[in-house]
This record gives sequence, structure tokens and C-alpha cells, in this order.
Amino acid sequence: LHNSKLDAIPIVGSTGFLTSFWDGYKFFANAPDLIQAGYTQYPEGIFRVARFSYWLVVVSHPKFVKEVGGAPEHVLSFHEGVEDGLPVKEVVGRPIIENPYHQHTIRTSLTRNLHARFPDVRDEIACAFEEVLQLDESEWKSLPALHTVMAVVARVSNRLFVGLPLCRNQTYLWNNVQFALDVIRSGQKVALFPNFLRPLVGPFISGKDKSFAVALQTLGPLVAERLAKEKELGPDWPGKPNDLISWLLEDAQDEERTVPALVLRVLSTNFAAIHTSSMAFTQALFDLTTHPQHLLPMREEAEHVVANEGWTKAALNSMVKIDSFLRESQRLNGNGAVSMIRKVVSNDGFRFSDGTVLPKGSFVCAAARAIHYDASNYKNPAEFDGFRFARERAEHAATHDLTQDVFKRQMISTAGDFLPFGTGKHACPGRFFAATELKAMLAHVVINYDLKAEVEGVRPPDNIFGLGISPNPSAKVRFRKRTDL
Ligand code: HEM
Repeated sequence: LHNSKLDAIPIVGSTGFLTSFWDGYKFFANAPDLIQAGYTQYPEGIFRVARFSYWLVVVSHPKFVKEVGGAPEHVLSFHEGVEDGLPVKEVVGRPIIENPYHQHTIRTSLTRNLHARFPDVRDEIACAFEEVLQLDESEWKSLPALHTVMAVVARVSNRLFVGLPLCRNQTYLWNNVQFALDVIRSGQKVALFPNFLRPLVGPFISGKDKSFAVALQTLGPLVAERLAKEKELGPDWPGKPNDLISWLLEDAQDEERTVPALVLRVLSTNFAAIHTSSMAFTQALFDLTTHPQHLLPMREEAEHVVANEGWTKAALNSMVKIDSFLRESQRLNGNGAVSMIRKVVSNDGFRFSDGTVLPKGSFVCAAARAIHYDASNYKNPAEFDGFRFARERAEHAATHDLTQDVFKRQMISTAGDFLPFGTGKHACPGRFFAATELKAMLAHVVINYDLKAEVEGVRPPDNIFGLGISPNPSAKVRFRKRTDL
């Protein structure tokens, strides 16, 4: 529909009523190309593309990205923005959007406890790889990468979230994995319907009630036990486990302090954690097997650090090459063409510093992938250079006083030119855990296994649907236990 208030913002693609509707349809297949075209065509840093029923405004200039990231929720809403592409109310549950207190729990208690809980995370990584890969001595084995990684990530994440023995219960684990997949698949379908129809079609399309029932059956008794203990002995009872259930209980109020409400929080934290981290690690495996020259330097680094410092969270800070490799993999092969989708919810609209105004109801996002592939941000931007950030950090360390100055080129550091986790007020609160988990997993893999691509030198093509870019779900990677140990 024509929106005169957006007239000042140039359009990529067609401008006519029917032709732009057709563009909205084509968006499902070629959104990344369309956004790249706008990025190149409009270096001023703002343009719009047609979606079915509205214009999506895309910003690419770092100044505008910063302004989007810094806007408060009552002006640019993260939740309303997400809801458009992924109807969380229908496919996850209404309270997750209406009272997202778990985000605070993840940002504070979960992150603070990563140090203390690292030995468990490390133990689960070693056990999970051993049991999931099931390798015979010195035999190469082809394994479906995404499926294998999800099995490991689900276990490792749940060692932190709910602990032993539940984190190894296959019914519980695969329900979490299944829920994550269902949310994405059913969410994409429900999102095709206009807002007023979504509550009606949601229950027929989404499998959330089934997943919730299994979660209640498997996790419910543990949560009930915690609530009972707290009622009997108070909030700081002796021997209280240091896990997500306890951290959530510290923040949950009133109707959130029930078994179903807490089970839903753990289930949705699993959704936020498993899918994203599994895709990131799978992409890293594809990058490693396509650029195998990175394996030995990372192996040497990990072995050296572990020999000197042991397996601790602090030791991961010394694994600069591994950190750099994962950051580079996310730069080139992150989860989407754009990041930071927001809806303008303020009655006054949203005004950029150059005077451009987005009226209430507009959608805006950052051109993450195009920014990551821009030569003015990265030298040889399309080239996978696993250690580029490690080199930059070393160069910076050689010329600066590091007690005064933190150089932000680590996996967890967000910036206007690095957006896999977004940046600003809603930057992913789980990224500290994600980076710890993925670095420890990569260090374990390079120390213990040799890896090969299924077809030498060929990177499996990504799956592209709308704005989403995900690793090829059927592609395999070949693993072998190291023979030189
Ligand atoms: C490599 C792994 C991960 C990636 C790439 C990732 C990426 C993202 C992105 C792009 C956002 C939205 C940022 C924005 O729009 O500004 C986000 C938000 C979020 N992520 Fe992650 N994430 C990852 C892992 C995790 C993990 C492990 C957890 C939980 C432990 C988590 C929990 C969340 C939550 C709760 C939000 C909503 C934040 C808010 O509303 O303020 N994520 N993540």
C-alpha cells in the first residue's frame, strides 16, 4: 500500500501496486540478493523493500544501525518486530512476549554463573561428543552435521539449564529440539496470515501444545520439587542447585511461580539457545572442512592453553584463534540477511538523525549480511579468513596499553559492523554462554578429531527462506578419532 510518509525513502525493486506485491512474493526466495542490491545502490544508508503487506525499511549506515540499536522498546519494539516474522504468541506462548523476564535472568544470573558452572559444561561436551559421534578407532564416519551438532548442543545447554540426569534424558532433549524446529516451521506458516487470523490458525498449525505436554511430563516433576523445597525451606535452602530453574525462581513473580509457567520459560530458553547455537556451530564445521588449513593452528593453540591453564572458562580467553574463527564464521555465515528487526510503536514515529521519519507501524531492520560483506568494513570481505580477528587483536595489543583499552574484536563483542547477535539494547543476552559453549566445543573437536568435508573443497549451500539463512540440514561432515595421539 502507498504510504506517503515513507516517500522520502528509496525503493529497491518495483514501485507499482501489483509489481511490488510480486516483489513481496519473490522476497521469500531472494531476500538476501534484494537487500544486497539496495545496499550497493543506496550508499546513503537507508532504503526499503516490499513485503506482502508493508514496506520493510533497511538501514545500512553504521550511524543508523546505532540509532536503531539504542532506541527504547516503547519507541522501536523488538517484540513487535519479532512477532511479525515469528508469531511468538501463537507458536511459543503469550507470556513469553508479555512478560519476558527470562531475558533478564539470562543476561544476569546465567551469565554470572558461567565461570562456576564451566566444569559441568566441559564434562558434558566431552561425554556428548563421545556418545553422539560413536566413532570406532581410526575409522572415518560421515555424520549429518546439523543433526549431530543439535544433539550435542541440546545436551550441553541443558547441563547448565537443568543439570544431571535430566540433561541426558532423550525424551526431554529431543522434545526441546523438536519444539525449536516446530517454532521456526510453524511460525513461518502462521506469519503468512494477517494478524487478526493468527490466533485462529495458530493452534491448527503449531505443535506447541504437544511439546509443552512432553516438557511438563519430563521437566515438570523437577520444577515441582524445587517449588516445594523453596516453600518448605525458604529461597536459599542448603544444596540448592545452581541452574536455570533456580535463577528463574529468583526473578519470577506471582503467576510465573507455577510449574507450567516455569516449564514454559525453560522450554523457550531452549528454543532461543539450541537452534541459534547449533546453526552457528554447524556453519563453523562447514567453514573448517572447506578451509582445513585452520585446523592445525587451532589444535596447537587449544592443546597449549589446556596444558598450561587446564579446562577453565578463563582459559578460553587465551584461545584467540578459536574465538576469531567462530567470529569470522558468524560474520560470513550468520543466521540471516538482516538483524535487529523492530516495529515503530511510538505515536510520534521514529526520527533518524538525518531527519528521516518512520511513521508508527513501520518495520525497520539492519542489513547485517551486506554490512559483513562490505569492503569498507573488512579487507577482502568475501574471503573466509579465520584468523583475521586474532591478527587484529595482536596488532592492537602491540600498540596499545591493554590495561586501559579493550579491543572489541572478540566473538561476544557487537558493533555496527558485526551484527550476528544484534547490537544495542536488545543485543543477544545469551551470547556470553553461546561463545563459551561454542569455543569449548570447537577446542574439544580440534583436539580430539580429524575432520573432512563430504566433498573436498565444496561448502554445502545454505537454505534460504525469506530473511532466514540456515546451514544445509542434510549436509554431512566426516569425523575420525585422531590417530596421532
Ligand atoms: C550463536 C548463538 C546465538 C545467536 C547467533 C543469537 C542471536 C540473537 C539475535 C540476533 C538476537 C536479537 C538481537 C536484536 O534483535 O537486537 C537474539 C536475542 C535473544 N537471544 Fe540469542 N543468539 C544466540 C544464542 C543464544 C542463547 C544461547 C540464548 C540463551 C541462553 C539466547 C537468548 C536470547 C534471548 C532471550 C533474546 C531476546 C533478547 C531481548 O529481547 O532483549 N541466545 N539472539
